[in-house]
Amino acid sequence: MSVQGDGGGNAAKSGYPKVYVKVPASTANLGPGFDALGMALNLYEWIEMGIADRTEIRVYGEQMVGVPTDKSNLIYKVAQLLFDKAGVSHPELDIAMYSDIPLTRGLGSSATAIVGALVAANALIGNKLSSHELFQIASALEKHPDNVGASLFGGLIAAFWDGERAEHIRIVPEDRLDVLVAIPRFELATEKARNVLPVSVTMKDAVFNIGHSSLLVAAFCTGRYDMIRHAMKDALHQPYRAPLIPGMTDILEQAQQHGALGAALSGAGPTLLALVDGKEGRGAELEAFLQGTLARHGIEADTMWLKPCADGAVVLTHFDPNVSLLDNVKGRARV
Ligand SMILES: Nc1ncnc2c1ncn2[C@@H]1O[C@H](COP(=O)(O)OP(=O)(O)OP(=O)(O)O)[C@@H](O)[C@H]1O
Ligand SMILES: N[C@@H](CCO)C(=O)O
Repeated sequence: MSVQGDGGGNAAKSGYPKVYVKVPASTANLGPGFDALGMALNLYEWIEMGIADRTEIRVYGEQMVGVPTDKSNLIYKVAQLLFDKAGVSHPELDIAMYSDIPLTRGLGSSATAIVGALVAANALIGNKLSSHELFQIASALEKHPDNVGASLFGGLIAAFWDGERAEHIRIVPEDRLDVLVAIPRFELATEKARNVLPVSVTMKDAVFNIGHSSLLVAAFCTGRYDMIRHAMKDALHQPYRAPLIPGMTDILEQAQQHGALGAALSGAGPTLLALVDGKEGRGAELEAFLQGTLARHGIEADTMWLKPCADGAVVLTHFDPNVSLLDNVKGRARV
């Protein structure tokens, strides 16, 4: 039932179509937008899915090491959930996945997998569910709508999930916005980072975040990127998570002095994210500051320059079903 590597194994039933989906990573909790503001990033996971006689799950790429290749795999389980909701039965699936998104680092890998599985399974059965219905299912699974909304719809998402219903509005950031991420070389599971949060917060902190979050959304809507420096502050999760990420407090306090519009913990961490106006041209200084600060605290990290991704999960029609997903992604598809 499992293969890891370059194999092109395929147990899909002949005559049944395969679908291919490309899903962007995301950063959640953008600044003050805890559980509410997410942004899609141009770092991706690709998923291949087909109906089969027996289940086979293939994972490709170094980011997928350790991901289960049996029916406990998240993508398999989410696909089955979608089939149940749609009233159809396809218990055996042929699935392959390749991802450039590091797991458990705060770049939304679990949301990407959930959204990718929903979009692929839905496409396999003729898109019986609407994207709004997929958003409801994804939000209920992830328990917050910001990562899943960004991966599903793309752009910057302002959203809520009240336990029963999720709603969102998508904003597309301007081209000049660059995103620098520093990805520490250690994992931090969302569950662990959530367990350090308080059960209740003060009215003062709640008001602080409402004001800053409102200003941040307004800044994006109006192109007032100068306001990001005032808006990117949080009192609801970052202070509590700081002890889990040595160097984080210095980065959040000083990134603006090194050319960032603002900085934040990405998702539940440990990745740190800085928003940059590409026109300002101080990227090298900021990158050195992030790396140097983490190194001073004994943290090895990889930096990456990303862009907001305007598109959410998309079904690809140009992949060749006769070659492996890896070859399709790497552009090595044979004719
Ligand atoms: N393609 C995938 N297939 C199966 N499971 C996956 C896949 N991608 C992620 N996962 C699961 O999701 C877990 C990571 O989820 P977690 O919420 O802890 O971190 P994250 O989503 O990367 O970060 P954050 O939610 O803070 O942005 C992995 O350990 C793995 O179990
Ligand atoms: N909003 C979530 C993002 C991680 O999935 C959290 O911070 O716990």
